[in-house]
Amino acid sequence: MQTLVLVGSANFTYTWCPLARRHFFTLSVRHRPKLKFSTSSDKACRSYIDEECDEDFLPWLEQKACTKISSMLSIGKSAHGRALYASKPIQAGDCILRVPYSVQLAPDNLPPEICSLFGDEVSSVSKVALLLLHEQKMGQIFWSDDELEMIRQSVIYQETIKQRNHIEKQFMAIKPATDQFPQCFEDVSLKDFAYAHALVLWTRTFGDDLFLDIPVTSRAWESSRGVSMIPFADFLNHDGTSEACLMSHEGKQLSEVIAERDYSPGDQVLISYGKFSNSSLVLDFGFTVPYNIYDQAQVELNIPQHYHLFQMKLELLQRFKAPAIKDVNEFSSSEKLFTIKEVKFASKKGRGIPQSFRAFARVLCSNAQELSDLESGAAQSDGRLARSPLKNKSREIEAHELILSKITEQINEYDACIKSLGPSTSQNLVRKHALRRQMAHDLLTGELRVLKSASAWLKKYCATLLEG
Ligand SMILES: C[S@@+](CC[C@H](N)C(=O)[O-])C[C@H]1O[C@@H](n2cnc3c(N)ncnc32)[C@H](O)[C@@H]1O
Repeated sequence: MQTLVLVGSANFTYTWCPLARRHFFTLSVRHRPKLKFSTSSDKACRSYIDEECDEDFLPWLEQKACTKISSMLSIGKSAHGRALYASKPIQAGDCILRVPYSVQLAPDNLPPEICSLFGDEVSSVSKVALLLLHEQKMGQIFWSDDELEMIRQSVIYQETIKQRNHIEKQFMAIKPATDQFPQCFEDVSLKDFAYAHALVLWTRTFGDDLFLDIPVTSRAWESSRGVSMIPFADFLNHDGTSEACLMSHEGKQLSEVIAERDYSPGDQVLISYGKFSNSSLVLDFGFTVPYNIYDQAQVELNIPQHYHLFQMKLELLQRFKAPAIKDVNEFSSSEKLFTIKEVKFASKKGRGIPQSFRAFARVLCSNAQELSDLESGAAQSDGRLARSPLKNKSREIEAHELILSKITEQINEYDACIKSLGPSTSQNLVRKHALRRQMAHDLLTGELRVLKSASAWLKKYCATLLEG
């Protein structure tokens, strides 16, 4: 789960979870109040308005919430499914939507008598999944049968074994509580629960089983209430560069979005779901963006057993291991796996290439005397090993050339992979494959860009040392 970013004393930003894209509420609408559009600019923006959804949903939700949710936005169609559009001029700083907690699905919507039966082992995702089952039993069917079927397939075939085991364990943990409330959860089976759980912790992968073994982390909208599903806001599409995000206002018991810029009627309003790389977006949301500033690449550097002073180096690196920093875009970690971000060329310090990576390479290239110096240096300072350049210039170059050689190897592999994707214009590509190809392309080119930036910086660093 993501950590919340504290924005003010009472406000929190959310990071978006794919669960939010399901329009549970939309599908339950039965009556159709009409919206009135009066001005010509309003008429202009109606062309992409999703009439059915727009006219049904917001009035229904506002009625349920007993309050205005938005007077500035309409639901429309975009290249990426439904989206929210400005229905009147919006100025930076305007509050464009406000969704009260009362119409959100969050763990604390579960009746307290049920919640009190849960121990710490029951996650927020499981509680919201249970809430969905509860709502279903209460007669509020949020999804059409067709939609349910569509999702059921994905749930069964795309969940990892690990996730299945986790869900089973969660089900066993909630079962004693649901058994005590048959009026709310009559005959809830593991299958029902797994299904609801997957709706909450929705994970889309971009192959049928390509990514089954990759651990996937949830990216739920999370606040102090736990995971929440926030209707209407879940029509907002993502723009990684947008400053706008969904905020939770604990004091007012609502979630809101404040416009970060001006919008004319008809402009699509986008928010940032979080600082996600394309690999995170692909795994958890099923889309990529063409140029993602949060892209990163991982490079592995091992100590070959035949290396001079192998044991000593290994022991030193273990002893002075830096604590791992949790990053939203990291899926796997190991002491030898380093995450690189794009290195801006102006940066003299090579920011983007982790210091721990450079330190690792320095240790690998050091002789016995240098290792002993590195050890005493770390012990006398902040405990971090080999953070400064090695005194021996050629050894410092050797260390960086080692990193460079690994990165170059990876660049070549990425180049070959991108070439093998073939041209995007191929007539033979069916739409689904064209989309997947595009995602693969965005993903690989983003990571390649990061690797190339690191390579360029390392070359320049080594060249400067050679000249000096
Ligand atoms: C919270 S929903 C937004 C509403 C969505 N467009 C819909 O029709 O339901 C998130 C989903 O919208 C799509 N999406 C959002 N932003 C996108 C973007 N920048 N590019 C491609 N797809 C996007 C993805 O399918 C994503 O899983």
